[in-house]
Amino acid sequence: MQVSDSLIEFRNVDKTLGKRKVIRDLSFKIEKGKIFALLGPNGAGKTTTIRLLTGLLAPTSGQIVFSNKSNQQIDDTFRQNIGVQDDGNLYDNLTVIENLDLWGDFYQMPQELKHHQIDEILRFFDLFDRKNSKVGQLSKGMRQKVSIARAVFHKPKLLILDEPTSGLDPQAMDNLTHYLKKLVKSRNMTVMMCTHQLQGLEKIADSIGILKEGNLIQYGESREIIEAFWPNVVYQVVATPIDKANILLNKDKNVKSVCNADVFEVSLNAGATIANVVTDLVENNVSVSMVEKVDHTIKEVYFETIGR
Ligand SMILES: Nc1ncnc2c1ncn2[C@@H]1O[C@H](COP(=O)(O)OP(=O)(O)OP(=O)(O)O)[C@@H](O)[C@H]1O
Repeated sequence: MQVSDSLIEFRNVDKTLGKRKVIRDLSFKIEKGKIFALLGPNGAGKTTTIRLLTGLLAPTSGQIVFSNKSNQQIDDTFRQNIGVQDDGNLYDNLTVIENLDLWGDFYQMPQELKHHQIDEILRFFDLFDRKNSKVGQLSKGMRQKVSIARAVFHKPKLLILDEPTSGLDPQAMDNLTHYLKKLVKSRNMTVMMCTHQLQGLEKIADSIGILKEGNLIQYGESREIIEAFWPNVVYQVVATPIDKANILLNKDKNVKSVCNADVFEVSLNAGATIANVVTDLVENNVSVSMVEKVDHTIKEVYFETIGR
């Protein structure tokens, strides 16, 4: 992966817990202003990686450095620049604004700046009208927004999310994703997230890593990984008469086609374009009623990598 300007770099990090090596020779970079998703089955080492990053655990060997310019070891000063989303960090009996206020004091923010930034983040997340509601009375989706607001209102450079969409209904999930992307864009914030929610992840994560038993077995930009798995562009095409379409769709060595339940799956390599394929069909009196690109996903990459 081409990484031009990284914020965080893991260099050959090992971690042994008890007698088990749970992280093995882990190396990756997270680019500034991008979203990196760390995936993997239960027990793969995702939470351990987050704990190494936040300093709750120290590497057994290897280094975690901040920014490729300074190569500065992660230390307490840098940790001021990390926001960690965890809805377990919210106090249910306090209101939204009281929660944020308390955390501002933990961050030792000057009072005026704290009030200004709390106000700003409540408006950003459309939570201003609920600022006096007790957190325990909020819906799960709203609570997740408060926990992210809590993690970012002091303007950290890096936001860490552990299962941010877990337990959310599809609408709340979409809503949260929208705010997350808006936040990254407006603040050029860097995000590292661990998630089991793979649906649509390629639209959220710029890059991904897949951990299995502590080993990083897949790593790179989402788009590049998908293209490496499926280099050919694939379209679904409905064309009749089928027999004639079948002959035409298999005459060019740059086009491969299989017909399943009256739908052709047409795979094109670099020498072919869908426009030329469709023109050829139509000029030979084949009627084309549907042409749809098949988009591969990170979810498919995950199952190809980990196995089903
Ligand atoms: N304190 C500990 N002592 C020994 N082993 C531990 C300890 N904490 C975690 N582990 C082991 O480390 C491995 C990685 O755990 P980790 O919690 O990082 O996985 P994870 O990928 O976050 O899993 P999940 O998706 O279930 O949250 C697991 O095998 C776990 O049993």
